[in-house]
Amino acid sequence: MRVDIVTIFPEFFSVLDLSLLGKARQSGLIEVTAHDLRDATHDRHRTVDDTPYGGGAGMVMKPEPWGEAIDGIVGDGASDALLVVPSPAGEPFTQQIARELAAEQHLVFACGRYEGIDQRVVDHYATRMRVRLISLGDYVLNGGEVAVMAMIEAAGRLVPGVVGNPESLVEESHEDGLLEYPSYTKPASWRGLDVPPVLLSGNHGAIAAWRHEQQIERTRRVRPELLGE
Ligand SMILES: COc1cc(COC(=O)c2cn[nH]c2)cc(-c2cccnc2)c1
Repeated sequence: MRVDIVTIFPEFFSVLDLSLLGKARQSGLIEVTAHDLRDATHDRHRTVDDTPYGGGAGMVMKPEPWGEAIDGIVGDGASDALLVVPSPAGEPFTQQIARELAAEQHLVFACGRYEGIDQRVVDHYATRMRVRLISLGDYVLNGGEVAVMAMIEAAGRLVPGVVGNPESLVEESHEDGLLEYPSYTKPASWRGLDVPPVLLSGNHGAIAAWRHEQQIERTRRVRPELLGE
């Protein structure tokens, strides 16, 4: 998988050299490149924003630098890459979308700042490639970088070979549409709190049943809508 990120803060993504994704990058499973949007400007101040037509507070990101930066990544014609724009106006990011992103060969992330990116950037690239506006949650960030980091981690860990033990990807929250069951490890008793006895019983059927019941109970309590309730 190839991942290109366009941002005015490319150094933000140097942290991706660490952690799980660091190994995936070294092994060539995932190739991540951050591009500085200001490299696609040509004025002395390297200007990427301007005042909004129609008035209003804040600034809007100019289309020209985005056009030059994205063309520099996908060329000037049609592309099979997927352009992802983190935005408060996007579809909610879910584990299902993480799985969809993990199946892509080439992802291009556009990190918006200020009040957003001139709409014509999305409109133009929608004629040449698939474009998805994706929201990390119902709140406003100063820029898309934090959202892109989360999306790259959520999708990257699903790319085959990135996580050592694929089994660990199966029993986790949202993988089966439910929240995950509570987990315990040694010691069996800690500050007067004991591990649920069923987990020490060795009865794998009873353990599986208890874990599923815990998933249902926790999902009903915290996220009833996931049960269609
Ligand atoms: C591309 O257009 C954007 C992108 C972002 C950064 O992303 C998020 O905030 C986000 C992504 N998931 N959830 C929130 C922010 C704005 C923005 C800022 C101020 C007022 N209105 C809009 C616009």
